[in-house]
Amino acid sequence: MAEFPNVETELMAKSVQELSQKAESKTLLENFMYDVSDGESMNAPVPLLEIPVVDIGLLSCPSASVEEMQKMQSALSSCGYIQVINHGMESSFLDKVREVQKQFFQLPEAEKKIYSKEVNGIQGYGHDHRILSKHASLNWADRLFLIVYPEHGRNLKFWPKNPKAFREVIEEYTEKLGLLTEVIFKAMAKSLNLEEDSFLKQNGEKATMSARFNYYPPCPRPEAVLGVKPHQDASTITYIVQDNELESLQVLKDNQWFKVSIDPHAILLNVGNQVEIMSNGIFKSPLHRVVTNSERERCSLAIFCFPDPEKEIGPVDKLVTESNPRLYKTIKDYVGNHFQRIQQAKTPIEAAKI
Ligand SMILES: O=C(O)CCC(=O)C(=O)O
Ligand SMILES: [Fe+2]
Repeated sequence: MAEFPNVETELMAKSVQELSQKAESKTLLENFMYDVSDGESMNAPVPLLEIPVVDIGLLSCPSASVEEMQKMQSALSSCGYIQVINHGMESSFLDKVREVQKQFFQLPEAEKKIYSKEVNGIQGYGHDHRILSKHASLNWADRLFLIVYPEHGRNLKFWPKNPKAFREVIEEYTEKLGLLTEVIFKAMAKSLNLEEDSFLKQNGEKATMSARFNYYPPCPRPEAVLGVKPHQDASTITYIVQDNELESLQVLKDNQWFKVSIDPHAILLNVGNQVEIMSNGIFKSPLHRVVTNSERERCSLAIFCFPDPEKEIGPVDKLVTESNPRLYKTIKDYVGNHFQRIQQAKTPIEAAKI
């Protein structure tokens, strides 16, 4: 009897990393091929977008730098990305974050599978299955998904014990990001001439953070397969620690794909759907994707910030004016209803529009 009765079972049982070692299997690979009608090649060269570097130290003092504030405002209103520096973490610490992630994905498959997601669970190790459409192509990525904040939301059974430093490093990283988030939310509000707690109030006391550790194995068909298909994040904001060398993350701006520039000392930040809603569309939540590479693997760590699921979010009153009418409805638990929304509209944020 064959080990796997059909392709679907094999896809479910194996990691993308394991599948990448069976690259000759055309039927397996077909499940990852991205359907493009215009024949676009996924790994065609695209121009580089230099993401504006924002010094958070200049935003957090009472006499915040107007220039820095404007720089942040204008970047978040156009490409939706900033590179955050002076974030209170040493570069050597960010290297540790990269290192524990890499070490986890280098473990033998059997050890990683100890942390496998459970059926219908969201936390744990695994890759995408076909939840939405039988025909949708799959992302070329293995992932470890963990709720990292608040502490009582953590389920430690999914937290790797190997490498030993994993938990300590990720806990410290999360704690530092919590402090940074407060500063950033205040600065975002001030940059729009709002009371500094305008966004924080909506975020609520019970805001949460989730971590998605992405691992992209080398891919035999980079022209046809994406690491992550084009999407916007459902978060308020997302922090990314990405690979130091591979410029695989791309953003759509003015209808054209650009490579997102890398700054190894910075933390990359992008606007998610929920800050776009709170800002009544002033801050843009960018459409982004990740391309694959035939020779090299890549890791990235995305931390998604979410508001208290019990709290309603919507455009801040002061941003709704005669010349800027209200664009979005008031909504609750945007993430909980995310998948439902994907099915309702072209993109989840479309369904939140008035
Ligand atoms: O790999 C990256 O750089 C970005 C990943 C991403 O967009 C995501 O996990 O939502
Ligand atoms: Fe994303």
